[in-house]
Amino acid sequence: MSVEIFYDDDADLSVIQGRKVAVIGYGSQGHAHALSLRDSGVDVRVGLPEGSKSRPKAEEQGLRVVTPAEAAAEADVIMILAPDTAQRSIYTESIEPSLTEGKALFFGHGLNIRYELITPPSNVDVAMVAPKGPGHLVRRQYVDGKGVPCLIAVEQDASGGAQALALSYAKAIGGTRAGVIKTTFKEETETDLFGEQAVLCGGASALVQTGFEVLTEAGYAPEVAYFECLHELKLIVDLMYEGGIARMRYSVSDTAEYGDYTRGPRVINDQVKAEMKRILGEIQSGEFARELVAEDDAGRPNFQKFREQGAHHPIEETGRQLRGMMSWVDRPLTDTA
Ligand SMILES: NC(=O)C1=CN([C@@H]2O[C@H](COP(=O)(O)OP(=O)(O)OC[C@H]3O[C@@H](n4cnc5c(N)ncnc54)[C@H](OP(=O)(O)O)[C@@H]3O)[C@@H](O)[C@H]2O)C=CC1
Ligand SMILES: CC[C@](O)(C(C)=O)C(=O)O
Ligand SMILES: [Mg+2]
Ligand SMILES: [Mg+2]
Repeated sequence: MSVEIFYDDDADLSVIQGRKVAVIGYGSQGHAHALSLRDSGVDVRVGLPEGSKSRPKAEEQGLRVVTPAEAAAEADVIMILAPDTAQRSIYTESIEPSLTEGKALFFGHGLNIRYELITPPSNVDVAMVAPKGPGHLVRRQYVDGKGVPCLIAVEQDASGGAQALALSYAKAIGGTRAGVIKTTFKEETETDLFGEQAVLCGGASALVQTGFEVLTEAGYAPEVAYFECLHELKLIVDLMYEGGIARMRYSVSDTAEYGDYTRGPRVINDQVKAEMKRILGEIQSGEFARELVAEDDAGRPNFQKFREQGAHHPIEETGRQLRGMMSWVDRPLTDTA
């Protein structure tokens, strides 16, 4: 199966420059999209509730901020970049009333459409521009003249121009500099959730914390364990990012490479693969989405507890002290670049 990949020459920036865009939310993705759209010559306004903590930040950064309902009424492309769990009520209260024929509703992730938490009218375009990276790096890469790859998808093409519009939007935030792949809401949602749960966030965090625990419980210095299991991981992943696993294996010692082949599969073994398949099954069946929505509706009691536990893991204190000695590492996630 081959995919369609689009680059800068395949996208026409003037399409999005000819529209009025509302970015709802000014967090990780919202600030990156709004600032880069503006810097790409797009007429953009940010939609935030009156008491939102993000309002001063967006205004200081030179953006016009109105309420989500005002932004949605003014604009003809509405990109929802508030937390996934908040999107249903934002849609019902602030977007749906002014979502008239000819407008476009955009998403940065497909969860609310895939699990039918939002059902837009059939006379509007519904599309997605989903960066494959954290929002602060989406902005940093754009400012540096680079880009984070994006996925685009079209759920409804009422205008006949939804794909060109999504590609144009992706170009305005730097996505087509790196490559934009055409997919579906279903594929983006299921692979994104799987990736963040099993590999990128859940899998990687658990691997790092468990490696740190094994070394420190065996009496090794936490500082040594931190460098070994967390700090160096970035340097190893940088090599994978640049040239695949093969380049990493070329650069490490033969000793490390032999240990990789013989010990890696004992850590990530058939049991882990079976668990990954169960996790994918929960995503495909909608079980995970139902759990997420119920957790949010209940006021996030477990989420808060997990956050606390994670923040108090001994690796965090060790890391804080060590990073304090490396000024070039502790680079704040600013909201401008
Ligand atoms: N984080 C990421 O890097 C990625 C996220 N995505 C997707 O992008 C979307 C946004 O995610 P993310 O950037 O993490 O979101 P954030 O959690 O960073 O969004 C927080 C922002 O949303 C605002 N907000 C909260 N509630 C409302 C509301 N009712 N109305 C308007 N604004 C509101 C917050 O305002 P306040 O400051 O007042 O709380 C804040 O500005 C999601 O669909 C996510 O899956 C996709 C790829 C990567
Ligand atoms: C990996 C997490 C992510 O999917 C992302 C940054 O792409 C997210 O939802 O934040
Ligand atoms: Mg993602
Ligand atoms: Mg995600």
